[in-house]
Amino acid sequence: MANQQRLLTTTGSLGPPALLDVSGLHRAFVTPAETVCAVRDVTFSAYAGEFVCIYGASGSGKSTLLNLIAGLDVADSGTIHVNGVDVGALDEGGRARLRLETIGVVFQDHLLIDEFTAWENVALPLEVRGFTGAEARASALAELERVGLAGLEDRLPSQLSGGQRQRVGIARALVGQRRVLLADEPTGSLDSANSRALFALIRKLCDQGTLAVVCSHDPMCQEFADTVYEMVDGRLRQREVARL
Ligand SMILES: Nc1ncnc2c1ncn2[C@@H]1O[C@H](COP(=O)(O)OP(=O)(O)OP(=O)(O)O)[C@@H](O)[C@H]1O
Repeated sequence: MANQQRLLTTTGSLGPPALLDVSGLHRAFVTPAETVCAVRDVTFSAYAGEFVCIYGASGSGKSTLLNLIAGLDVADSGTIHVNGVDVGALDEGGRARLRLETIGVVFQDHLLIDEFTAWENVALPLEVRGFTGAEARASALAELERVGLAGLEDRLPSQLSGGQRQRVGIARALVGQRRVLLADEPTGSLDSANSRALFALIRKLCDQGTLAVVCSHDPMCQEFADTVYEMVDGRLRQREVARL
């Protein structure tokens, strides 16, 4: 779907605007020993419904790039627009709001709150946004159903498998109709069968309109993606279009 949208746009017809636009992005880390250019002149666009996979060796800059897009870090130069919003023009509070309302982030470690049930974990971002308890619970239950966890809402994280915990993390990242999912090694702690199921879930969410940008060492990710980039020494190269 996403590639068809892009074709329409590039042929001059009216197409939907990019949901994510990254242009000329640079980020260097200066330490007493050296300066590391973690992200160098990265430019790409991505669309609603697109599954973008970024793979690359350890230290190639994948996490740094995701952190910049999420507004968890600030670029030295270049721009990021998410749904038309210039992330670089936002202060820390504005970037936090963007994460609450538009961008959800998941990491290898699901970072759930151990004392909260699955639905309480998922409801948390909505409570922060000021939803009533009943609204937050209803939305959390619906999101858990969407990620295939209906019936497990009242379990604590310790009562769920690794794959199920990661699904709770994805539900928490997307609840409240957030349209962009950023995932950093989401299957890093999962076995092959659970990894496949998780990538299939992300594919399904993209088919429902989510834009997912997934950094992964796992080649399996590329089977599910619309667009595959390789990151080498901070630079992004498009490798192939895996699906049409
Ligand atoms: N806060 C920091 N201070 C100094 N250097 C950093 C910092 N964060 C990242 N780097 C360096 O930037 C480069 C890119 O790191 P990054 O974590 O983005 O890579 P990565 O591709 O995500 O690696 P991995 O797959 O191992 O997670 C590396 O050389 C790393 O050492």
